[in-house]
Amino acid sequence: MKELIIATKNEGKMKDFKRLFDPLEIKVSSLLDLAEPIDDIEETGTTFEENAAIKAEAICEKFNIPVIADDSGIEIDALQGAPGVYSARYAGEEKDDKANLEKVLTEMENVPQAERTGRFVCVLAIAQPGKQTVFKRGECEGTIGYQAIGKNGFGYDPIFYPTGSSKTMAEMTPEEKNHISHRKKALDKMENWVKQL
Ligand SMILES: O=P(O)(O)OP(=O)(O)OP(=O)(O)OC[C@H]1O[C@@H](n2cnc3c(O)ncnc32)[C@H](O)[C@@H]1O
Ligand SMILES: [Mg+2]
Repeated sequence: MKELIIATKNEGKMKDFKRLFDPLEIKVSSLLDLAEPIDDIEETGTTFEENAAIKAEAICEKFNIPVIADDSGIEIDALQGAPGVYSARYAGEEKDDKANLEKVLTEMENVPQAERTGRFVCVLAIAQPGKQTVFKRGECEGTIGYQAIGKNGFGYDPIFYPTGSSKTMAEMTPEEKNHISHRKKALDKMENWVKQL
């Protein structure tokens, strides 16, 4: 079976990726699956593309093999696009999913339903030795709830209603989320690249 490293330490993302790559018959490993510990990579970019490239290129250079990285987050219109690229650390450096979504709920307390629009964004960067890094972007539009509901998924899933859904992403099964998610849409655009691996 073909193998690919995903330059991430996020276990929620990896659960998504393992299921998404399964039908493509590709085994994916995260930085946490590698025998040697990998130092945290500083995400100094101001766009999803920049941060995805930083992560993918750092690991590609280290191992000299093709690497995918995912930089993702939630953009909320009423917050002028925040948390955006700062989604993982919105409530502080310790990357606490619950604290992050509670901060959003507090900031959105008085925002009426019609103005609670936003989207999940996922940018995948594909770094290959000696080649230009390639980017694929997927977005999933939706609205922000007034409270956290559901136990599945990770991150901001409990407060995000994809357009047309009466369930939050955290109430969906992994199959339901993977059918419509930003990550799935970005990965679909990568299919041709994956085939030539
Ligand atoms: O950089 P890596 O190691 O991949 O892991 P990370 O958690 O730091 O990942 P990002 O820098 O890309 O930050 C993305 C954050 O956006 C949120 N996020 C991304 N995709 C999501 C999804 O499918 N569902 C819920 N929240 C998501 C979640 O809070 C993530 O921590
Ligand atoms: Mg990160």
